[in-house]
Amino acid sequence: MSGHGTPIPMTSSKCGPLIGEAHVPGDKSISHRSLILGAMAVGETKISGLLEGDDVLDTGRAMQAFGADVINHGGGNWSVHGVGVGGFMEPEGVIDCGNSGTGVRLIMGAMATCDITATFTGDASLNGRPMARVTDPLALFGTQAYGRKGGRLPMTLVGAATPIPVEYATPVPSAQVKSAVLLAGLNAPGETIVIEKEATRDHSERMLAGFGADIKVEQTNEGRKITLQGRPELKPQTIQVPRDPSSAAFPVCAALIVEGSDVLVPNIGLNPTRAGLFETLRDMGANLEYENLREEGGEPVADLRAKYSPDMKGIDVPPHRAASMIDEYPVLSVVASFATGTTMMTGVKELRVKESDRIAAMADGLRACGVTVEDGPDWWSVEGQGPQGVKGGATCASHLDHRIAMSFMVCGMATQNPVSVDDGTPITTSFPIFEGLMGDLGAKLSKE
Ligand SMILES: O=C(O)C1=C[C@@H](OP(=O)(O)O)[C@@H](O)[C@H](O)C1
Ligand SMILES: C=C(OP(=O)(O)O)C(=O)O
Repeated sequence: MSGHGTPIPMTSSKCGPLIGEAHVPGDKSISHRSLILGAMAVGETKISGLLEGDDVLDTGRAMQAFGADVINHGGGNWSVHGVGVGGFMEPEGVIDCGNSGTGVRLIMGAMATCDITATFTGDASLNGRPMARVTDPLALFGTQAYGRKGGRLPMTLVGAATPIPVEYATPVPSAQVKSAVLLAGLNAPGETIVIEKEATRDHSERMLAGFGADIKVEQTNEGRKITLQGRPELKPQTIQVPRDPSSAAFPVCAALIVEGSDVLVPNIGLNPTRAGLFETLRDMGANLEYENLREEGGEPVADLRAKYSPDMKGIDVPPHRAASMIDEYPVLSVVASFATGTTMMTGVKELRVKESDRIAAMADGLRACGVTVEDGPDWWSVEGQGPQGVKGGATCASHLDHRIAMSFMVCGMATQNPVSVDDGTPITTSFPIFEGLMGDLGAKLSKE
């Protein structure tokens, strides 16, 4: 539940080489889905390696409020006794999803076809984000939503008592929207179909199949077509959550810009719907190797080795890659600042509706650090200053956004003068061990 407390400024100063291994926490997307699907299965799902960040903990509390039994056994081991598809109870209180778009949108989907009513809220960031992208398709099942102007939280959803299955083409590239519709489709009798023009992260499809749902994915002329049969009995699973490539991005990018660095980030999933940043960095000339490339649970996994890369060049990042690296643009813009030449990022308007307007937040902060940044509604560009050329010396606003706070902390590791953020507390939403992990590699981070 970030954003409810007192802001704590944080500063990052130029450091010596970053050296060592960085064991990043569990994947946030898979952690949310493990708890939600576990709550919709019949019996006990066992989860190890769960990300214990605020976003996921809020989802765990929400599943408890809907009637599942969510138990923390310590050491990242959790279990969920599910209530079955359609078995959610009506919560007594308001569901507070804190800072988490994934949490609130997936949970709305999961309860939308149950004959119950629930009210959702979040922190100031989440309460400013658009929810109509989810409540519009949920209305097709028969769900009613009553929120603030512009489809904002707090919002009450009245679940459909007699849900009808839906066919829906997602108008925005969003795994959250796709997943909300699929989760709602679980309790609608018949076939629910989602078509997405551009492929987004496919964890819901893979995990629904793992839990025993009848789900089919095909490539058609209109895009990726996902067909789900409603009313399955989901079977509880034993899940080992892989490490989060979006968190791995921070030690990887830090190593690329800090002189003399050599960092190993073991066991990172390279699912093609998530790995766009690493491909982009390699296209820029980063010294980034995939070591011990293997397959685990049907997905490519590697140990990432990142070394200081003073010869990186700015590139045009292909827009078709955007969905596979959507959360990584803020830290990419930091790396781009230390490259030579211009990095152009297009097809990225979704960045404007994340925890913050991420283009505006990064552009303001990088400009204050002496970097030339230009932007438009759906694009932005960063003028590289060369490996030692970024001045820094600014305090940047993190806007209740963990990725913005961590990106500026990475930036300060290589700038001529320290970089601060006005509030480092949002970092705990996705990467609660960030400060200690980066400190162990040699970063100089301090809180005021
Ligand atoms: O489905 C998910 O787990 C997520 C989807 C993405 O959001 P959108 O679906 O809004 O693109 C991403 O930004 C978020 O961090 C996690
Ligand atoms: C966009 C993000 O998360 P969410 O939408 O779940 O708040 C993120 O983690 O970068």
